[in-house]
Amino acid sequence: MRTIDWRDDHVVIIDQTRLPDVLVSLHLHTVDDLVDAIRRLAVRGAPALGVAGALGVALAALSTSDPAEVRALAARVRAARPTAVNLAWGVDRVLALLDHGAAAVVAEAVTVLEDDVRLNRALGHRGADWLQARVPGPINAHTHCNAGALACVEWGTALGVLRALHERDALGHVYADETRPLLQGARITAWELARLGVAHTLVVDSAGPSVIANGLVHAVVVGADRIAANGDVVNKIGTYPLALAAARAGIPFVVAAPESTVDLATPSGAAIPIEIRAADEVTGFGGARTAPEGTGALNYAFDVTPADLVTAIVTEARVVEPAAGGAI
Ligand SMILES: CSC[C@@H](O)[C@@H](O)C(=O)COP(=O)(O)O
Repeated sequence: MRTIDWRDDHVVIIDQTRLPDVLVSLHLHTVDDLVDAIRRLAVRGAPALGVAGALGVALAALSTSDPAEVRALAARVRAARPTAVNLAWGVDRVLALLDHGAAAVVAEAVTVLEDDVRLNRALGHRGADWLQARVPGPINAHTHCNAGALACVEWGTALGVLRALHERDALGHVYADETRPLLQGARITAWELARLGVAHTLVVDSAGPSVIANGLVHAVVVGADRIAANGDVVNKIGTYPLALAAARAGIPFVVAAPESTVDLATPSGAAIPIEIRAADEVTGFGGARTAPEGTGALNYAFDVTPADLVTAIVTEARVVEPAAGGAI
């Protein structure tokens, strides 16, 4: 089952808010449905958001023949979340076909969807090659958030690298952190690793740097929501401390992402909009309050890892080594 797909005239997604308890799909027939699913993280992860953006324009083009209305609907999809540049990339790529009619728009959106599978497999194998050339196996890795099949259409980026290693019998143990506050690591990455038959252990987010300092892993492998022109990487909050720990321990910090995550129009991480989500995601969980009533919370959803801490950025097309002076 794909994370996100196009069925006849609408979008089908796995509802990630329900994992790991139940695997259910949602059928999204309108742009409103899709925007709501993106905001609630029912569909999430940068590559999946790129596909959601593309399919959102297809939904818009099928809902009206007025190009101005399609553009207004597409703008709503584009603005549903600010940080992962893939969302805007997916919308813009498909919107460029609007003058050619709705059928051309839908065809381009489906191409974006199919490309995602192929590109992520390619980058997964490239990343596995890069790691195997530097680390004698079996390779133990730490990962953060979820950059697996559920963050893409299939396969995954960071987990795609680990999955390629697993296929080659070169993967040892994977440490995944919970990824507060919405637990993408505990709920989704652990679920994916179990289904893949990968040996794994869950740790709290703040244990990640100690896992690294204690020599339990040979590399940190994560995804990205946006990579700036100078090589700064924005990813799920809590990525930066892992990069600091990896640099201190002298192990590679590897970012696996498709080229659509690279944003040459943004000079550095400081210029990337960081989503700030609702305080109640931090002050409670699952509808139950955990902090005292009235407690405020600053809920940054992402952080910036400076380029000089990034050993390698692996895409479907290339490997760039920013910490060694490599330019994007
Ligand atoms: C291949 S997914 C890369 C990133 O999008 C992922 O690591 C991440 O930060 C996802 O954040 P989320 O808030 O769950 O959409």
